[in-house]
Amino acid sequence: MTEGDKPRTSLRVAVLGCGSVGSQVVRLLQEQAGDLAARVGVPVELVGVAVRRLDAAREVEVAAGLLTTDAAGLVARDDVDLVVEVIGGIEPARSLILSALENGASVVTANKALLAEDGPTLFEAAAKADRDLYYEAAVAGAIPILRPLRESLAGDRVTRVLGIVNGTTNFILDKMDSSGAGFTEALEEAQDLGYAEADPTADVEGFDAAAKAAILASLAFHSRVTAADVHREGISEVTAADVQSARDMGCVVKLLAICELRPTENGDDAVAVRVHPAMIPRSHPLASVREAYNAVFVESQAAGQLMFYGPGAGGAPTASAVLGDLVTVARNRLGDTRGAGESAYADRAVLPMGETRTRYHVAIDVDDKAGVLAAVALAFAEQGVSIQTVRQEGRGAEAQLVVVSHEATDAQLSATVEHLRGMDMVREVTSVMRVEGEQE
Ligand SMILES: NC(=O)c1ccc[n+]([C@@H]2O[C@H](COP(=O)([O-])OP(=O)(O)OC[C@H]3O[C@@H](n4cnc5c(N)ncnc54)[C@H](O)[C@@H]3O)[C@@H](O)[C@H]2O)c1
Ligand SMILES: N[C@@H](CCO)C(=O)O
Ligand code: NA
Repeated sequence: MTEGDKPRTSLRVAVLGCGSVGSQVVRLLQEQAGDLAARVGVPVELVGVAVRRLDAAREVEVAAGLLTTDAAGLVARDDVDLVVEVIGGIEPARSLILSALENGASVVTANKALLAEDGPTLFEAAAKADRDLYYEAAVAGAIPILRPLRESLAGDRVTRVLGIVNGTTNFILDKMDSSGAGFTEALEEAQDLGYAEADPTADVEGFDAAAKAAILASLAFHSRVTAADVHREGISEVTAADVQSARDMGCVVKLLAICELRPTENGDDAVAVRVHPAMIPRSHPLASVREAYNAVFVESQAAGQLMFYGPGAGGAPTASAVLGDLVTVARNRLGDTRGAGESAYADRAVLPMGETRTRYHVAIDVDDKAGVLAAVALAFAEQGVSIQTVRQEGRGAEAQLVVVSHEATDAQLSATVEHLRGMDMVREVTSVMRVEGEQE
């Protein structure tokens, strides 16, 4: 309770960035000041807000004396105890966080891109400074998922994390599923409604989800996993035909972040981390996640299956997660302690995508004549891929075969599809998608 010999009478917060999330953080700090003081034990006082332009329109009223364009100067002040970084991106966010920690402040950030690219540098700086670095808002916005992984499940062995962690792509895929729309039409609707940005690349091509997958895998498996370790495929190639094919199988297409422990030949566990569109059965809990909602499904040895669901984005929901962290780090400062730091002791290797085991759904337009089914089955067999189901639909001289495989390595499955594409009797491979959500 002391700072030097004097009891603390308040904790002082600097907020960096006053955009969608920052403005809601500032609003909550101002509106809930009384409750926050009661929960922390002393008032949590806003002492500065770093912005890019002093005269910009803002969603919250901030006293002019609190605004500054000098973020570096704000984090270097010696009366700042807690820093909230909600600028986003790599620089200057990284330098500002490092400077805040060096200067003795605890840090709360929502910056998934930075954590997934260079988390270890930040965690080491926090450990060296003996300060907290909390980031619940970085994955799945308001949904408490990082704290459950870091604290509630710290005594269990997490084996798998399956997440819908990007609201924009879930909205688009949900539209495609419910209306039969194609990708472009569904994207336009998402943009009109303000879910997707004018440049939707980070969401649609899976970069945002891949950053979140790296953060989830690092915490779940006590290892360092960065965005570069994540196999990433977006949803821009998903067609209305893929979505219909999924419907025909009782499945729905979702962009999944999949983090798994996989046994290796030498008896260790390795980490497999990937983001790609996949078919999941409509009976799976993740299938019912509609519109722009997020959900994370966790499997662990003792707890079994857990599901975390809620709004994964938006200024106020994300600010809720930031404020939750802020209260925790404030209490820690007051108690002269810090929460658990990085846990990377297991140091597991990351499996290359080719060695990851999965299942495939393949729809193939073929000539409807004797021997075709056998030839197609042989293409799978030659790669050592076992077939689970085959469905055939006649269409005059042509037929469509829909094959669902058992689990095989991704390398075996993609070699099979390549072989099918080269066969004379195969007119077109119309849909290839991984199938998830069922244990073999
Ligand atoms: N918006 C969401 O739903 C959401 C959800 C989860 C996490 N996040 C994360 O929260 C962070 C902020 O996102 P956002 O949506 O609020 O972004 P935003 O673009 O609305 O806000 C960022 C603000 O930072 C300001 N800024 C940029 N450089 C600055 C500098 N050098 N000094 C001071 N201010 C500066 C910008 O002017 C802008 O107002 C990002 O890391 C993002 O990934 C956002
Ligand atoms: N663009 C992200 C925001 C939260 O990271 C989404 O669509 O989920
Ligand atoms: Na969260």
